[in-house]
Amino acid sequence: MAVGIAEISIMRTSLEQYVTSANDAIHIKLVKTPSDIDDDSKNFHPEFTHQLFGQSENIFGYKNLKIQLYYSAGLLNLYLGKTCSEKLDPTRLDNIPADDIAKVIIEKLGVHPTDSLDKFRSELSKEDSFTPFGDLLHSYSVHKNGEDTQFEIYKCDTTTPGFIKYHERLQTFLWWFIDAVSYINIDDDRWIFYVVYERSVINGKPQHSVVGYCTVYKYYAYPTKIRPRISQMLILPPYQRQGHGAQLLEAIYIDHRQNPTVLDITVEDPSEEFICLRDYVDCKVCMHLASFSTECLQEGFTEDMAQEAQVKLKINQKQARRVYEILRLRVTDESNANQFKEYRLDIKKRLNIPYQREKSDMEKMKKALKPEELAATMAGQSLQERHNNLEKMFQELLVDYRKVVERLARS
Ligand SMILES: CC(=O)SCCNC(=O)CCNC(=O)[C@H](O)C(C)(C)COP(=O)(O)OP(=O)(O)OC[C@H]1O[C@@H](n2cnc3c(N)ncnc32)[C@H](O)[C@@H]1OP(=O)(O)O
Repeated sequence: MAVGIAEISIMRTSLEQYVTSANDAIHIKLVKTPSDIDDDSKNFHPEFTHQLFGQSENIFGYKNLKIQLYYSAGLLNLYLGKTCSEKLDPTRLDNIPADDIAKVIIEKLGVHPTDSLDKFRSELSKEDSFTPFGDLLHSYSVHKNGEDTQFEIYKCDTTTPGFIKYHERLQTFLWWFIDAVSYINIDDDRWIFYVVYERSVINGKPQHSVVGYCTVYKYYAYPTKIRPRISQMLILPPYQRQGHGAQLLEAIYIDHRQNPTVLDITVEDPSEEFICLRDYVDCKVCMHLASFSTECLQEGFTEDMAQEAQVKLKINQKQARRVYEILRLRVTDESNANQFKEYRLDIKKRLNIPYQREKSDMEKMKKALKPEELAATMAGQSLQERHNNLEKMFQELLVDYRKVVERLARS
């Protein structure tokens, strides 16, 4: 018997109750002590789940679903639990079953969590036995809620005893916070790892908890140098926006500056937040270089700037140009019409380079194409449109650059 439109609509409405946003349903937590287990204020949610639960980032088949993914904060032992008020009976829907959440998470993350909260709780007693892997590179303190908390950054590589096994658990955080991520090939000995820990004293004993980490790949640069590339950086949500990203990036730069074989440092596919962080960290050091003095900045970008930033700070040429633009904005009086016009023209000249190239390509095409082919190629490229595009790009850059200038003023 055919199903009517009204029945389909009722079916859909009733099925919608079994659809949950995976980002909302998953509660992640770093557990330092048994009391953290019941403290909901310590929970945080993923930003991305599409690589596990599809583009819609939905989980099907449960009502009032809550998934607990608890990591012990140092050893990174894992508990995976689930509660719901109702699970869909598959016979109601052509035998389509509810999603097998544990299977999806375990397979994708490549982990072996316990589903016993008692076991997870009892193993917390071993947390004080955890000591960070590798060499201590840098320590610093952060003042928050009236207290100073200590943090430490350790460096390791694939030969650091025990680290590869630990990294298997550490990397599982990436799925939730970096878009389109994949695991790195750990068999390759050109990887370096920098891990940030919080160092606290619990019941009179020091304990280390993971804050975040970064992977760097030592690419070869012809003929005798290396060009390290920052691959993935993650600061876990409870620690974001407290300056740890800047501390970690600065520590990575300082570590490489001492190495004469390093040409400069690059970044793989940076997110918007990372671009902003890198701009701040790079501007903070470049503003003390002679070639980036206020007088030099007002004269325009020079080869000296690119050279000094690369040789002394391992900042690559493209980034040195960006740093120049930010630092020049910092010393530009925006209320002075002439000064600001000069600044705007300088940036637009750089933004216009691809258009200039296009223009010379167009000249060549004029000779090679028939009039109707040329008209089709040139469609949508009027001078006014180009000016509008340049102005839009300039305004967007200004927004990003001003954020960096403001952070520099605060620091
Ligand atoms: C190459 C790649 O890996 S790209 C992918 C980068 N990783 C991700 O996107 C994953 C998710 N995000 C993260 O891991 C982090 O947010 C990172 C790595 C991008 C940044 O790390 P954070 O520790 O948050 O950086 P940090 O705290 O130094 O600065 C971030 C912001 O916090 C602000 N901030 C820093 N300290 C404080 C403070 N004490 N109070 C208030 N705000 C602060 C900064 O001004 C900055 O603000 P802005 O973005 O408006 O300029």
